[in-house]
Amino acid sequence: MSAEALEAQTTAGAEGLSAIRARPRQALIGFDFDGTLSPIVDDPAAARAHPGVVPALSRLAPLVGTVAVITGRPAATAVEHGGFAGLENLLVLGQYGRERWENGVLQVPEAPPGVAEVRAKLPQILQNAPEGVTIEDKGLALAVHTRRAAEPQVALDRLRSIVAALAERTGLVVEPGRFVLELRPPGMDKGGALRALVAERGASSVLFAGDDLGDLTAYDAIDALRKEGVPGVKVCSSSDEVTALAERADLVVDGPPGVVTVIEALASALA
Ligand SMILES: O=P(O)(O)OC[C@H]1O[C@H](O[C@H]2O[C@H](CO)[C@@H](O)[C@H](O)[C@H]2O)[C@H](O)[C@@H](O)[C@@H]1O
Repeated sequence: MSAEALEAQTTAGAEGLSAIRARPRQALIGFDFDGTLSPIVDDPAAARAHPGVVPALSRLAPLVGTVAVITGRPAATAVEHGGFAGLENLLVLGQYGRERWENGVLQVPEAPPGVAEVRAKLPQILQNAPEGVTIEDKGLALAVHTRRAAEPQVALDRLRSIVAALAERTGLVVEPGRFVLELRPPGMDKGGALRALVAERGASSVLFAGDDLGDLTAYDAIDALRKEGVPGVKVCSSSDEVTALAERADLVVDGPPGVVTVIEALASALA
């Protein structure tokens, strides 16, 4: 595997990679799921990890302190769609850090009452939404998807204020993403989840790879950790749909196949 796959485009990113290589057993390597480990598909239920992900993570996980998937999906869904069940030294933080799967044990908190209210009201509220708009019920949250509408962006823009008003009434927040508006409980995000995991594991370096707006808080966390003396690397799984991460990343790769290349290169460098 070529070393170029591990060449950061920023000085801070290069320092992060050096720190991971110097003390891999104290490194935390985190990944988003959809759009990063799993290619984007029209139907969320049909999403599966890129075929190279599990073999690559199987090589990397024994070499580093922690490998974590930090996702907006329910943890159990990510484990199933990712094929992660047999992987050692990999944990999954689902629903932006509210759920945790580790060593086959799943922890899921109770949903706040607003979630049940949204579940009850959303179908009626969306009855005049464009054809192809769908609801994904994730237990602790509900997502409104527009990817399968004839004009996904138009449908998304049309629904923004309706979804925001419902979130306001029910004590939830709106998490926007790639042709999706998610209604979820406030108080936790990927940045908080990443920081908490760094502290829990005593990690001395961190890498996080993401593709979507919900991953920006993890980038914020890496920026803050750097200021506190913990080197970090921000990897962007790029797409035409979201450009905000590429602008802030230390290493930009071409979607999930590019992320697999980074995982393989990291495993080769640390072996
Ligand atoms: O944090 P993530 O792992 O990136 O999860 C974010 C959302 O991903 C999923 O939606 C996205 O992927 C779908 C499958 O490829 C795609 O159809 C959809 O347009 C994308 O927005 C998932 O369905 C959501 O629940 C997650 O919040």
